[in-house]
Amino acid sequence: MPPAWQSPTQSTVIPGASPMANYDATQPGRIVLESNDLVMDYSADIARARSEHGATGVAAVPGALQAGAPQAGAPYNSTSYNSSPNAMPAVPHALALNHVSFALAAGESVAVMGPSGSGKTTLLHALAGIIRPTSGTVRFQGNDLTAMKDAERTKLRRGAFGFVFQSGQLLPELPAVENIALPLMLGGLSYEQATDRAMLWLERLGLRHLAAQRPGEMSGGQMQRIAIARALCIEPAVVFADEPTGALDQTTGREVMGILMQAAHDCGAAVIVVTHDVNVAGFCSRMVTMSDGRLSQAEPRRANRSQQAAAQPVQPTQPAQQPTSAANQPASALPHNAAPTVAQQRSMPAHQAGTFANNQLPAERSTVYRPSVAGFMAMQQSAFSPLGAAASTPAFAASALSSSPIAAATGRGTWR
Ligand SMILES: Nc1ncnc2c1ncn2[C@@H]1O[C@H](COP(=O)(O)OP(=O)(O)OP(=O)(O)O)[C@@H](O)[C@H]1O
Repeated sequence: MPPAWQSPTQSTVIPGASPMANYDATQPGRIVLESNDLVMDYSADIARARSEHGATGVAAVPGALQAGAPQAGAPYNSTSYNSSPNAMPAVPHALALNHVSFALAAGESVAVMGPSGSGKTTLLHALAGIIRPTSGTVRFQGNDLTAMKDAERTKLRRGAFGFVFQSGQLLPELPAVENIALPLMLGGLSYEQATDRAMLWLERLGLRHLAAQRPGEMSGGQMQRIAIARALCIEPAVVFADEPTGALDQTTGREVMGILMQAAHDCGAAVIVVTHDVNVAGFCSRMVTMSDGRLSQAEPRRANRSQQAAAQPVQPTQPAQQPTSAANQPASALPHNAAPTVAQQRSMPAHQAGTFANNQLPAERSTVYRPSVAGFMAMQQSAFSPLGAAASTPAFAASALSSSPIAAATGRGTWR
């Protein structure tokens, strides 16, 4: 039987789980994600790493960071270190998360605001299972993320969570269609299935014209739109967005937020947005504030901007290209290096977009184009990687792209 989170559209009954865990995740108002008494003490994390490697320093907190070992009964205290002969004296220090409890309802949108360093990103990462908190629990559809093994959490993230960060989340070597397809391939779809679905999402968001573009050939707003398509194409239960408009101007930021909220609304996904921008927070139905690792809840907003956004169809960012006589030719009639028109792209199999993307590159760029395994691995191994460590191996990289028409059709872009 698949884990409960793999079938979010069905009623979930978990034997032996608390009554709260047994619910239909799609029913509005039902809690889909909740944290209870979360503590994140990075000093304890560092101390644990030191003690595991035999170094001296601050002694680790017993039980901290162990899977399934929240501090039952005894509240976590940042000064409650065990002393050892080699340990530095324990000193009080700030907790990045200081006993934070939070609940997110299915389909709800919440903005997390607060000053720099107050713990917003730490909260987002703990809720998404990217980091394991020092103590406390995070439950997604009744399943305790803090008790899961890393591989289980990675699988859950890939199947149930979408991520939009401020920047840097797209792989620079891949055209947009393949960037969007990547999480789908990690989820088990073939290259053709994944790119076909990616193209549908590009179409849906009015971004078809970007299919063959690589991140370096896009504006910041276009990259964020592709990142949104990538986050939503798995139809996640929750979208985590960390400063999604932080690198954009106000107008573009508003457009990007409109697209994000509408796409999430259409999927029935709940959204958590970390932001400093009150305009961005205004798109959410609820706002909470972090301050020194503590969370304060605010009243629900009167106007639900996600519903407003959903009521207005997203406009394509560029007008559709006028058909021309060349546009009506089949793709096979194109000269070798000719770029396909939008109309031609629409009539060709989706996965050919990658092939044509490469053919569009000037010859001198094509010959120097080599995806960097090192760069790919660094990105995927990052703590911010939603895709997890499995995506970091050269074996994965090779298998993910071995059937790529970029490599097959041109012999270029292969991994080395
Ligand atoms: N990996 C880490 N190791 C040690 N301390 C960390 C780590 N990540 C964050 N911190 C600390 O935890 C606290 C909260 O950081 P966090 O990034 O969650 O804040 P934030 O509210 O998101 O800040 P900003 O708005 O500037 O992004 C800060 O004091 C920060 O220095």
